[in-house]
Amino acid sequence: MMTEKEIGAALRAIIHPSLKKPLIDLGMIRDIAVRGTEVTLTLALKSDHGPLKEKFVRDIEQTAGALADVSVVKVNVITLSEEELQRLFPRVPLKGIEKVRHIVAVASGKGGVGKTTVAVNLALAFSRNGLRTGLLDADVYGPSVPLMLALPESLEEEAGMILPREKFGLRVVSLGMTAGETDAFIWRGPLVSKMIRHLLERVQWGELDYLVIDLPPGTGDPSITVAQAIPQASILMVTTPQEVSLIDVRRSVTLFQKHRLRIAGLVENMSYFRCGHSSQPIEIFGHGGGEKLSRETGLPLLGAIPFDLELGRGGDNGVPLLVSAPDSETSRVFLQVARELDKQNEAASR
Ligand SMILES: Nc1ncnc2c1ncn2[C@@H]1O[C@H](COP(=O)(O)OP(=O)(O)OP(=O)(O)O)[C@@H](O)[C@H]1O
Repeated sequence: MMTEKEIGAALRAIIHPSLKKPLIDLGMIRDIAVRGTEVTLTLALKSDHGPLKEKFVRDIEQTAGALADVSVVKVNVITLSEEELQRLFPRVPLKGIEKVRHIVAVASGKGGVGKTTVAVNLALAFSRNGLRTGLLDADVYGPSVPLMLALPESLEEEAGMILPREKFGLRVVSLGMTAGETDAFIWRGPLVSKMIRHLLERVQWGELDYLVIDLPPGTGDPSITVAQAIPQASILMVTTPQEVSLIDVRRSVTLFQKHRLRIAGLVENMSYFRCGHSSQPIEIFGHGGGEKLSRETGLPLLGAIPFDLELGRGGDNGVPLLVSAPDSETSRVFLQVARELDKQNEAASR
């Protein structure tokens, strides 16, 4: 009968492709046990459904299975703990965002719920609260920040670094300004990730208290890929009160959590409408969706933004509500959400 030590020695042949060391030396193969001709062991990976999983399992089965006296190889796949991940894959800060204190990525379960409107006005709210703020529009499907802030769709460079556009006190870069650089918007997973890292690395963001990122909508690859390119970001989920929107947000929350991304909380957009004839708000899209989701997921509901025609208009005419009417009821919600997020982030970084 083979011993655990002998099996371990044979498995040293399996090398991690990027870390260039045997999996067993990295502690990623562990708990080897031999019972008769059966070998069981644990394989600990970054994620239990990543691209390397199948390859490693196959390599282990083939290597151990080829040994004399071994007829069955059972591999139990688990994910590495937070500490192990940090030790094996330390997160290197990207050069362009070294001096950025906090990153908030705005996400949604589906398109059209007002994610970009929230990202733009939230960035302006941070700025109005006295914080130096940048805005990165990473919505690969339809970067609309240049339109919302009436900015040119091109970038300027100085000494090999991209200069953000300055508008209303914000430093802004949008994928919509990079069309010339990338020829066409064919955004597949790896390209999205590369482009976002490129923008974080090569943009001269300078010293910022906040960088707000407008993520692509939905539960698909792009939103996860973008969020993963910036692991230090906390995510703000935007929903509307209807059940159809909640279903997608639930899916997004699960997905972000699976990828170990921190979700700061939820905001409910188009929550209610004040018609001017009555002091009672009208809940056009139903009642309590955000609260229900907050109870279910344990995520805080950080604000309820009304359906506000001025807010919508600001999206079209290049002057957002936080600039045209900073003291309005809707603007005050954004200012409050920004304060809550800042409180949370400051507490987390202490
Ligand atoms: N609270 C609101 N009141 C009135 N209009 C709003 C509100 N929020 C968003 N809108 C309007 O709804 C439309 C969609 O908003 P926005 O582009 O921000 O959504 P989105 O979720 O970013 O969409 P996508 O992700 O599909 O690009 C815009 O015309 C915007 O002005």
